[in-house]
Amino acid sequence: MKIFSAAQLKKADELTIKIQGITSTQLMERAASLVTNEIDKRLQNADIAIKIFCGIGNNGGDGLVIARQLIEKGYRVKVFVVNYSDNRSQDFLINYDRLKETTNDWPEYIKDEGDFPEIDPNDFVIDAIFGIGLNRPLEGWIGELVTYINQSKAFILAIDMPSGLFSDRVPAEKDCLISANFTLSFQTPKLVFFLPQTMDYVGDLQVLDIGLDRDFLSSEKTNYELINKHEARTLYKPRKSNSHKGNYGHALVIGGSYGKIGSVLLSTKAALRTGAGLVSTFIPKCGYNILQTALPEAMVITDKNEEKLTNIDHRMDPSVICFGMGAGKDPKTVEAFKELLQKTEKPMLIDADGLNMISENQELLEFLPKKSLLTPHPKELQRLIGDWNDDFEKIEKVQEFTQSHDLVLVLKGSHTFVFGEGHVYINNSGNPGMATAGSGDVLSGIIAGLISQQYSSLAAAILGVYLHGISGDIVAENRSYQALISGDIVENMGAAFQALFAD
Ligand SMILES: NC(=O)C1=CN([C@@H]2O[C@H](COP(=O)(O)OP(=O)(O)OC[C@H]3O[C@@H](n4cnc5c(N)ncnc54)[C@H](O)[C@@H]3O)[C@@H](O)[C@H]2O)[C@@H](O)CC1
Ligand SMILES: [K+]
Repeated sequence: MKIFSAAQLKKADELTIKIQGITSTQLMERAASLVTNEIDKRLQNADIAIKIFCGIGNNGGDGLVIARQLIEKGYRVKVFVVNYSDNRSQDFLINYDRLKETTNDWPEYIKDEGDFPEIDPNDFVIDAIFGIGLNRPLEGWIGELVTYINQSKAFILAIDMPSGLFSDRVPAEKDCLISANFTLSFQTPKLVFFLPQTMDYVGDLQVLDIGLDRDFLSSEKTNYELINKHEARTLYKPRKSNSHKGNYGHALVIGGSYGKIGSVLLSTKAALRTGAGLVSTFIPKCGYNILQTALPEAMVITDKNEEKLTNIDHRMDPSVICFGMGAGKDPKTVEAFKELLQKTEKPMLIDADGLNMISENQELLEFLPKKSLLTPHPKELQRLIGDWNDDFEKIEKVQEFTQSHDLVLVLKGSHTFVFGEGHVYINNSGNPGMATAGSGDVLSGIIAGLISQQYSSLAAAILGVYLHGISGDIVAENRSYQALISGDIVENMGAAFQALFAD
């Protein structure tokens, strides 16, 4: 699903009105009734006090329509107009009059702290104060109102966006914003819903298709895309019945050191479970028995050194090399890595200590084969490209870095971001249980397994990250977040593939 900017959404809005021959008031009615239906579906006519805080722009207009529709359905609704200016939007005014025709319980105006209403923890609060039109921080009593609403402990549903959250920048630490339990957003999600600094304000997210012009939505260019099942499924390559293991490539996993052979084992297993035709490992001698015993499906070649990698003389022609897990950073290993980079032409996947070696020896960057993949977590990224001021600057820096070196970069996090060819793909699968030892090693193996089956680096990264997340979700459902271990993610790869095609 494409992620658009506020300006693009405004454009979509205007175009839709023109092409569909409707008024903006009708579009607002359509959008708001989708919200009303969602609320009605969940509340099931429960006798709950619903308090709707409406701004005076179109987000507030949405709030007024929702109020009218809920009242018509018999709900107990109280509307508060957050009167921060006299500049009311046209659709606000129209819907204000319509609301007054529906109920005798007219909206109350909030003009300063003295007007703040009582909010009970059992109330259902709807935040329709600001949406994508917010262009400066909430100041004075509006900021205090937002803090007051948050402190009420009532359930907060944000319309389109939590008020105070900008669509194109990160708020300052002192800024006030609604911390929603649930956000119902119109047409497309907003980028800030997925950034580590702002995602917590959104709560659970649902995007409502308000029927904006299809042609515009599909032809309008954006650098950001959210990856759900639909997008992942389009990347999947089915297997031909007339095929053999040679059709699915050969992944070579290189890494490990004394005490860290498990990481190579996890990656190797993951590459096999993802469908690589053949998987080999190159490890220090101490890992030989471990690998051969735990995973008879893999071939094992060893370094001359017992405990670390010193000379990676693999003499193979693998489809992809996955390097770095558990490798350590011994100077001899760095030297061996450099030689490996110099003699490898196909894209490589570099993870963990491989990334740290590059960070500490930046000259290695120039030897990286084109379209190679780096899979850092935020700390590893920071060591690689330096610090950033906020998430937007981070995205910009990673874009610059990946484009100047012709790389694909997988930035791991609760929403993993894949950067490649100037685009950013935001993964929407996975769960907090996956923050566990070895989860990254499994991801590397999955991506390598896909590359070996002739997926491009970028497609392998996007699909691999998605499948990894889905597998984790399947485990968490059966085992809880706490009990999830990374080996489980490997074991459930089969179910993850099946889930791609289950409705
Ligand atoms: N596709 C769309 O774009 C649709 C938009 N709709 C609603 O319209 C919203 C956007 O409406 P608006 O553009 O009127 O904007 P908002 O209602 O978000 O904000 C209202 C106005 O407040 C002013 N303002 C911004 N920051 C302020 C601050 N800190 N203090 C005081 N005033 C401030 C701005 O001039 C802004 O235009 C969306 O979020 C959505 O809820 C829906 O009605 C359906 C269709
Ligand atoms: K809002």
